[in-house]
Amino acid sequence: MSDQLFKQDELSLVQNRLPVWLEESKQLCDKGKVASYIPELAHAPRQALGIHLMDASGKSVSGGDCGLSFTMQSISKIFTLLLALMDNGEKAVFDKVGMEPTGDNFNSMLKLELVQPGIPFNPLINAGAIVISSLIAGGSTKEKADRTLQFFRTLANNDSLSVDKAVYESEAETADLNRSMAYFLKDNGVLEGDVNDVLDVYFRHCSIQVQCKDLARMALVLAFDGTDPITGVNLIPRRYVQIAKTFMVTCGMYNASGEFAIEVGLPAKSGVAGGILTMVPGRYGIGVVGPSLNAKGNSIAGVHLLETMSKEMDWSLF
Ligand SMILES: NC(=O)CC[C@H](N)C(=O)O
Repeated sequence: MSDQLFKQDELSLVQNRLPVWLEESKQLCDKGKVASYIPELAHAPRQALGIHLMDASGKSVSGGDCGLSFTMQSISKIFTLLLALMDNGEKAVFDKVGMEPTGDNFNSMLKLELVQPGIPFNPLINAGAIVISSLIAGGSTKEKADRTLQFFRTLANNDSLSVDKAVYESEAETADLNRSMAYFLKDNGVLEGDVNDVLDVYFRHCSIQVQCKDLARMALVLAFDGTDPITGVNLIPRRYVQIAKTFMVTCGMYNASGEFAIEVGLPAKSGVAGGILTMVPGRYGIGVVGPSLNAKGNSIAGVHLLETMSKEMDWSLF
């Protein structure tokens, strides 16, 4: 059997099994909670669960509430990291953020004062991602935010991606903890520039609205080492994608990354709006949404769905 035929068969198998997997995983929605610390996120449908999976030829399988629009939140941190690496190179970026998991919550600032140097542990916790936002090139806040949005549009191959204004405003109004972290980092000499301008870039990229198919296409580029396999265009240097995927394995699911690596075994990044971006390297890009979250802030049904799929399809990298 040719490799091509094998992959096609696998997608058909996923398509056939998907309704059962979705039904089983959806049972968990009741056990979780929709994020409400950003008030606008509290309106998301708690029972929703959707997925879109795309292969290198653009062939897709999708199901459930895959048509739901939601904001990327922390998933965006992967792509701002990539943009900052492309703008500044590795050395300048890793002078200001570390490479290690924290074991703490995504919005914790505990270790900022406890360890020296006082740089954030990694670019996927809020403190690290805010520093990354300060490293995005551009002559003004608007230019930095526009460049970020344009980069996301190119990766998703979707020019209509935009910032959800209601979520952006809601986050900006209630971000006392993120603001306090940013001021602390500024005082430490880690964050340069105007704190409010940097936070504006950060709130905007967290509030970029997507659907599962957009996450799947963005993930596909990472699954193929920075080249969009559908257009053949190289969008990100391979080395930077390697860095991003490693962070996804070690810190992408916050302080549940170890368990996710054992149970699912794929690089992934989640967000508090309930999205999960993941991939089967060299094969598929995957976007999932399920706004009901577990205690660690990951989509409760989304994680269960990915566990089931990865185990049944034998996708773990390990
Ligand atoms: N975990 C998340 O998705 C957090 C992102 C959110 N915008 C915040 O700063 O709190």
